Amino acid sequence: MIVDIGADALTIEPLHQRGKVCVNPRSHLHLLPPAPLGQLKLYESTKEFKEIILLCVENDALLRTYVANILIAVNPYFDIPNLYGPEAIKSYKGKSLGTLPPHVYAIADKAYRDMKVLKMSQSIIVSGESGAGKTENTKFVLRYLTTTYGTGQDIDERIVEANPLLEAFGNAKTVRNNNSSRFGKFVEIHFNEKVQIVGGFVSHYLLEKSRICVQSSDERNYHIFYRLCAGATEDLKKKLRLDSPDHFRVRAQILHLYVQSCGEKNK
Ligand SMILES: Nc1ncnc2c1ncn2[C@@H]1O[C@H](COP(=O)(O)OP(=O)(O)OP(=O)(O)O)[C@@H](O)[C@H]1O
Repeated sequence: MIVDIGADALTIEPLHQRGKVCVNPRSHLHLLPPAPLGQLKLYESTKEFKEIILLCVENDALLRTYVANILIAVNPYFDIPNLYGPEAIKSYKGKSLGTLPPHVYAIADKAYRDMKVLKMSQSIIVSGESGAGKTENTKFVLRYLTTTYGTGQDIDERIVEANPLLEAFGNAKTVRNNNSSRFGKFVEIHFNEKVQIVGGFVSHYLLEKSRICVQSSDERNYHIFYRLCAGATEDLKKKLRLDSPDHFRVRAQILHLYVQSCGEKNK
């Protein structure tokens, strides 16, 4: 699948071709090297990829755009300086959609303002293929809401800091994403009558349990497993019978072969 954004300014290949960027010659990015009309120019190296993305950011080109109230955001795959920092958070506070360049903070702020004005719960749906940036954008929304509309008490930090814990148990390396969420998340943020954050609740769905014993090649078990192998106390390691992760990978593969051979016998 190809993600095509904005006014055809930039086309980014899917994750398995990470690092390749096509720039549409009909786009408004005049600073880019020209290509014959109708042909996409393909940039292969990571360096060129970064340069193009930064160029787009500097020239306010469409890495993010709106379709009505929907934000379409392309994952740049590297940190863009100041894009999500404290200054950006401050600048989007109370601003209507479209006042400032498209941003996930603008969506978060709109949801907050609609909730306040309409006195109704609001939902933000984050959708995309694996590696599109759903998890990161969800965290940006949480960070924005807690920073801008929190009470300044430790509940704000607790909401944000629950994520590393959830990710440890529910995220793993896959061929498409080094930090792939292997479960669905429904995050609720609760506000009081002064429209300040007073709590949160996370429901989880459909954790990929099979990954605990079998992983495809080039994929890994849940992060927590490696963290425990690397950092648990000797006592805990003994209790959980933990060893080097490599040792367990062999066992997982043996189990995988065993399951496969059982399947073949049953044919
Ligand atoms: N806005 C961003 N800026 C910089 N890097 C980003 C951004 N969004 C995502 N990334 C990078 O891309 C990686 C994949 O993003 P993320 O985990 O959010 O994808 P996802 O859509 O949640 O994937 P999955 O469905 O597999 O869980 C992140 O680990 C991060 O390195």
